[in-house]
Amino acid sequence: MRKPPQNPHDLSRHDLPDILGTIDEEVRQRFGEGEVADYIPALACVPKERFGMALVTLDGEVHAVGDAREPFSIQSISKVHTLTLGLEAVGDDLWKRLGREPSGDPFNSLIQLEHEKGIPRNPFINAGAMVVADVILSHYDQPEGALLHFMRGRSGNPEVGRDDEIWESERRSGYRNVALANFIRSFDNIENDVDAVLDFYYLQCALRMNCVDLARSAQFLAADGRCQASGKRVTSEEQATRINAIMLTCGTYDAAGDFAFHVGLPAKSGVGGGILAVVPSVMSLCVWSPALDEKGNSLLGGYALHRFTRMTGLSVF
Ligand SMILES: NC(=O)CC[C@H](N)C(=O)O
Repeated sequence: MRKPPQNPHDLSRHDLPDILGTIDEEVRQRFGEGEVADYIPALACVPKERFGMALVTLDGEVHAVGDAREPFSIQSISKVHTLTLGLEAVGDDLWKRLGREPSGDPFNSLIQLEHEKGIPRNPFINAGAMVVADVILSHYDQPEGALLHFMRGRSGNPEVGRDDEIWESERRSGYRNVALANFIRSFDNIENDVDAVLDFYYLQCALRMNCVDLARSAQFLAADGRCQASGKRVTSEEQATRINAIMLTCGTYDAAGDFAFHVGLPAKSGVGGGILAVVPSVMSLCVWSPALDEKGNSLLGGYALHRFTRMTGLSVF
């Protein structure tokens, strides 16, 4: 008789520590591949040979391997958290100023903005995150405090804060971001002072967190918008579903198709080498390895997530 199909969501089936251990070994054999981001000078100094991976199940069990507790620059991963704050602030009105389509272009591209009249394609490219930052600046009395409070609360780590060196480095070298913000302002899709929007944007990018912090910070996305530990609602079920959808289609920039093909999870990458991912109704996870592929996603982080979904059957497809 044929065995009934196994339910991949039944975590007791998986030996998670063994799976993470195998992935860690495989990844370490490939150290050296990829290049660290050097367009932000302070990021160029991060050693390549690091790999960490952490996952948090819905009941709060944490599994971690390698350098999962070493803090790194979260960069664009923060776009998930600011999108959540922006949606909490203005709800669906956010979509009057922002699209929800993959851009198919690099994360810092200016090209579509001219034809599309300053409406960024999605919240996960730099232009889109700047519009979200503008919404947050208009809505919260203390926007920086609100962001830090959210990150510390969601991760459970009161020490989450700004890496001053990265922040300064990006402020000094962010010519492309200055151009993007001014260009959007010229279409009246930024309301606040451009420098204030950029400072907030650089702050969110310069936050230092580790894989465990980040996996915890996205637990509400795996749990229909609720914080599992406190039972408190972070966002509505509908918004959590939508944020996951945008992560799947836009979270890895012009590699989103390839990422769905190889990994099959909602995910958001950052040029610091982190990738945050969600298995809806099962777990949130984060990988980190600083060397990137040509699209700006962590090369070995992407490989680790690919191996993880293949070994566990936990892709959404
Ligand atoms: N993809 C990223 O992580 C980009 C974020 C980076 N701070 C930038 O603005 O260029």
